[in-house]
Amino acid sequence: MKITSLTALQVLDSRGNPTVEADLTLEGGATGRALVPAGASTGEKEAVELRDNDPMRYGGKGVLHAVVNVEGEIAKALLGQDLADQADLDHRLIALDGTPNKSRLGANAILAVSMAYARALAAANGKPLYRQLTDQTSYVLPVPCLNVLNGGRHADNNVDFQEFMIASHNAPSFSESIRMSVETFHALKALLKQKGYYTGVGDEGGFAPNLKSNEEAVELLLEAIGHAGFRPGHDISLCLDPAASELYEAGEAGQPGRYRLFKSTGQCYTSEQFNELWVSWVNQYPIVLLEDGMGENDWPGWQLHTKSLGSKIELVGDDIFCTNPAILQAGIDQHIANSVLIKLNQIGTVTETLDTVHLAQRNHYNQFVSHRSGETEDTFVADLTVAIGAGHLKTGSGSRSERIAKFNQLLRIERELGSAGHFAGIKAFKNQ
Ligand SMILES: C=C(OP(=O)(O)O)C(=O)O
Ligand SMILES: [Mg+2]
Repeated sequence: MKITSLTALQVLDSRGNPTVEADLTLEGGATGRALVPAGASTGEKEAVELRDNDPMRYGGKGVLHAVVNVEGEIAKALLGQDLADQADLDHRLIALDGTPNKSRLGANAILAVSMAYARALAAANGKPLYRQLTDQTSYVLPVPCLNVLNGGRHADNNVDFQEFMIASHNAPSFSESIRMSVETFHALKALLKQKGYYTGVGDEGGFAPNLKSNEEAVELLLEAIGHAGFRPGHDISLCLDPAASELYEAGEAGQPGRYRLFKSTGQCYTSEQFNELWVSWVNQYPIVLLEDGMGENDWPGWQLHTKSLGSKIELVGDDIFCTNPAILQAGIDQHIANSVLIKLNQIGTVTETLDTVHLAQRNHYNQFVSHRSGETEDTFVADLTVAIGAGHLKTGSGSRSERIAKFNQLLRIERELGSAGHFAGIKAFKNQ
């Protein structure tokens, strides 16, 4: 379908940094708008976000060049062209950019157009976005994984690991799962207050107190689950994203690298020791999913990690795969992880994101859909999760509207689907 107008605007994300919004109109008048999120603990092989690097404006983080690219070169190449479908549009964008990582036009410019086109097609076809992405008779509603305690690069506290999530899987529906989750979030706030801990929140809306240890973060979550009236492991389990790439220091001159708990004790671990830490946590606590337990440049460590835990819980590759089908294929070949994190802006088009999803599905890898730490009010990931039947997504906590927006969209989808929507429950998690 032909695009008749394409505009872009520099808007702000949840950290107050500029990001790209695109507005697109199709012949016939259907419109689509999309906003692109941004990461902080990014994988090295992510598609490149174009930033202006003008220190006098937004500390160098402006996206006016990306905006100009949408309204200039991209619009010129696309306006009035006969576009067969989403894949046709995305392949034209990839070819126009001409680089392997979208560094010329910017993945932020390209993705904004790609997502806006998907929305406009949905509007033109009179379909909800999830149905535009995949037309099915029934859909799976995901278990929401709420990042209720933040550390690492997402918070100015002394917790080394980035994300401590709760997954309310023993629920009859998505809406009941969300209720259980936010009740636990509120119980956690009361518990932190009672212990005299700080209740301010980090980038993803989870609490960000200084704690006595990283283990205490897990113990607080388990206690809060109990206080809210639920059984840890039975009703609500834990998911972790320690974002280990941020803790990994490469070894010099062929020496093995090591992991350092740089925010708390400074303690260092070899790859084997770090894997052992996760094995002991999984034995001790009701953890059903562990993302980026090892660093993106530690493939032997990841192999060991997968051997140790890959038949017990879900091991998700985020930084190591970057939602990139070629890298995921290499990971599958080398028996790394059993699940892939799905972040649209790591790869930069809707079509390539779906390519990664299909590759994972063909190889029995789970897909865990994710927000970014710098988010917007755009709810694309909610529809994407339902469209691909991923069964679980991570976004938000119990605060911050840019995250809650995704849950609210899923509540609308749940109502709209009625009996054609089924809550995923514990089976959403690999090996459960
Ligand atoms: C959501 C994450 O953080 P960021 O967006 O900062 O990469 C993550 O690491 O999974
Ligand atoms: Mg991650």
